[in-house]
Amino acid sequence: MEQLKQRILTEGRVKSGNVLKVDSFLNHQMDIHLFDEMGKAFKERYKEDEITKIVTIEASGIGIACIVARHFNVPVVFAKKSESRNLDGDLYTSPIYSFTHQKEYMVRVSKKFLSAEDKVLVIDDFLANGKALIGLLDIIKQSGATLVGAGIAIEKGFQGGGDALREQGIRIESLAIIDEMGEDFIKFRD
Ligand SMILES: O=P(O)(O)OC[C@H]1O[C@H](OP(=O)(O)OP(=O)(O)O)[C@H](O)[C@@H]1O
Ligand SMILES: O=c1[nH]c(=O)c2nc[nH]c2[nH]1
Repeated sequence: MEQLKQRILTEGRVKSGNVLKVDSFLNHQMDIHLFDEMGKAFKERYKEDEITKIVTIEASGIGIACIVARHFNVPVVFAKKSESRNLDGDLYTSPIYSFTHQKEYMVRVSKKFLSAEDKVLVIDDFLANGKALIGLLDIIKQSGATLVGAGIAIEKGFQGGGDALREQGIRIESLAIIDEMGEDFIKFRD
């Protein structure tokens, strides 16, 4: 998606540890007009698939998922990273190692909100090593729902998580795939 790539080039900053900082428009301050364009792009790619639910993971996936969901007119369910008195009943759980927090979370989704009747699209802001996506796929599998695929804003292709999952037959649509990046350059996959 050209508009997203331009924003990455003009506002993105490459930090140590393979971190791309895009907090001015993606995951701290959020550009809702850009998110709306992403929603259109994902809808175009998944328009034949009769999605019934969008699944994401807190925190950074939630904003994008909500605006994307407007284009599919379906609810968003997000996997929670912490225990809460507000989270009751039976849960699907899966361990996920967080890329930026550098720790493992047992993430949870209430069984009330995901079932075998659902056709699920996973939405997230980043795909790097694939840990978040693998954990969400595990939860979707536990629920018996059908996984249609994933929609990712920025995939850091050089970390390999996306391609490993594609090799397993998972459909992943990423709007910008970075194959290489350094302090003063970012190279996108064609
Ligand atoms: O493919 P991976 O290596 O799993 O990386 C991708 C994940 O990393 C980020 O979450 P993170 O937990 O780092 O931060 P957040 O709390 O801001 O969502 C991002 O939002 C994705 O969920
Ligand atoms: O802001 C972010 N930058 C990144 O490079 C990244 N990788 C996973 N999750 C990420 N979030």
